[in-house]
Amino acid sequence: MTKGFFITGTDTGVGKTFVAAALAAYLKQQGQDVGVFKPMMSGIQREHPHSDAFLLKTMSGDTNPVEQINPFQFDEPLAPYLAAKRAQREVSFVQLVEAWHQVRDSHAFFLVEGAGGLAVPMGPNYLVADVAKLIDLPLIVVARPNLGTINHTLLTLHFAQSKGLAVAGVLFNGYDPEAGDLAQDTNPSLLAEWSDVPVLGIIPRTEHHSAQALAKLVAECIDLEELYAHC
Ligand SMILES: Nc1ncnc2c1ncn2[C@@H]1O[C@H](COP(=O)(O)OP(=O)(O)OP(=O)(O)O)[C@@H](O)[C@H]1O
Ligand SMILES: C[C@H](N)[C@H](N)CCCCCC(=O)O
Ligand SMILES: [Mg+2]
Repeated sequence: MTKGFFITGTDTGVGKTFVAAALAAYLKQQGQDVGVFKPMMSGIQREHPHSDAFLLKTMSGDTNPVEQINPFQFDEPLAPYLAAKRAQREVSFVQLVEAWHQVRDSHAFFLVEGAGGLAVPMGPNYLVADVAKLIDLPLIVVARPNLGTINHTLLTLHFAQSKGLAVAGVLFNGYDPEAGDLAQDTNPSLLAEWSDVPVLGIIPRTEHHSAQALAKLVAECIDLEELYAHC
């Protein structure tokens, strides 16, 4: 039985890779065997040092080939389904299932990253949420910390519930005390009033992205007891 988390977000660019890489770095530092899987990636080459696949592989130490970690890669920075279509390609749900089955027994614990938010088209008839349902790991929802995130987060949680997806919690990522945004400080308690999904933590903006710094961030900012209660 594979354990782990499916890292999704309220949007593209909210920090899913940042959070997944940080969790991977922390778990590796704790001596855990952690696998990573990024089914589809668009807008960057696998080998680029800033690509999701490259960062997840590096921070986790996952020895699987990067082509198995990220089986489907597309060049244009678009929803994966559209990027594939414009490249005269299409990934059927069956192909995606096969790619997951190829790696899922290689580690006892997996961190899986979607693409953008839950309702992003990944194939001709399936969304990120449908892939999350297939992989069947509880979601970590990465959200922006600032004004506007309550709507995005409640919509994401509602959609996850409508798809029957288990949610471990929400992580507010990118807190910036210099932003002068009052909502950053009120959002966690406001979300707690309107959702029973736990707030797992608030991660500050940081310029320190080394494995050691990311692992420290996880230990300091994430309620790991709450998180592990869901896996
Ligand atoms: N807490 C943070 N502090 C500093 N930089 C951050 C933080 N979180 C994310 N970033 C940076 O913000 C950018 C977007 O983050 P990231 O790539 O993790 O988003 P994403 O949700 O994975 O996006 P995509 O949908 O493209 O996969 C990256 O350059 C990342 O390094
Ligand atoms: C290109 C980007 N980095 C992601 N991989 C794909 C994000 C798709 C977002 C689609 C949308 O919500 O409009
Ligand atoms: Mg990413």
